[in-house]
Amino acid sequence: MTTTPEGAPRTVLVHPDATVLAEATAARLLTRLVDLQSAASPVHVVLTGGTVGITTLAAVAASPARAAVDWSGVHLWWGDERFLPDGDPDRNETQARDALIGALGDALPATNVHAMRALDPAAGIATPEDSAAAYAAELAAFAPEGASVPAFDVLMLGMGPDGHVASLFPGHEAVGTTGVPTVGVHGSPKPPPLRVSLTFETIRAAREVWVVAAGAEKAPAVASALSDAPVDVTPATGARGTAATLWLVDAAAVAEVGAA
Ligand SMILES: O=C(O)[C@H](O)[C@@H](O)[C@H](O)[C@H](O)COP(=O)(O)O
Repeated sequence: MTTTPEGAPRTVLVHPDATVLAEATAARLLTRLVDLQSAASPVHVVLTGGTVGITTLAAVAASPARAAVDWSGVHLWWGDERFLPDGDPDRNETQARDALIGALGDALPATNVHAMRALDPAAGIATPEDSAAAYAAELAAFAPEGASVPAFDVLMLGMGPDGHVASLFPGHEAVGTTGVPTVGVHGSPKPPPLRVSLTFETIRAAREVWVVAAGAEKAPAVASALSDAPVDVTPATGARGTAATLWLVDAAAVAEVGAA
């Protein structure tokens, strides 16, 4: 596992606190969508679960500037999902629907929302691997010629205190999974234990990767990733976009950077 993954160098932007971080990330996302839509359509965005990720979506919903975006030209995807039944309140999809997608109403066509399949044995989705395979097919259907996944315009990732991003946890096999766009995850240390995740190959195909992290409990992992700790120790090290890698953080989360 390389300690210096290829991709765009990181830009670290520090915000005063988690509330400002979520508001500023929402503003940044809205502005980016407007800019992207002035040049091309559709635009593909990957959402993240987690506190900052969902608070950011709620801030997008609350912003009058959301009307500047043509949501019919925006496709929403997920970096990972908790493998639970449809509508479970712990699913990242459910939380994103509650925070933003519901508020967008008819402006965002239902066919633009690409959720990872929920646990549904009757429909053939009995394991995280089933859901991962279904998502791989969905990604392929929207991939440019010669690719297996879309080159996401913006891919957002929360980060756990252990340095995980998406559902790629330290020391877990999925961190090193290659050759497939998605992976089923068993034994996640963060509940629930069963999850589905994009692989690093898919994450690193994105044009822009934005890591969002707030709070003192994230400080050791932020310091570790920014000092290029091995990806299997601190997975967030591996989060890079092809055109830009942004670390959108609060002051508490960068408190230990450079301390080692
Ligand atoms: O499904 C999930 O749990 C995630 O997508 C996960 O990767 C999350 O983004 C981080 O754990 C950060 O979450 P917090 O911001 O809540 O710490």
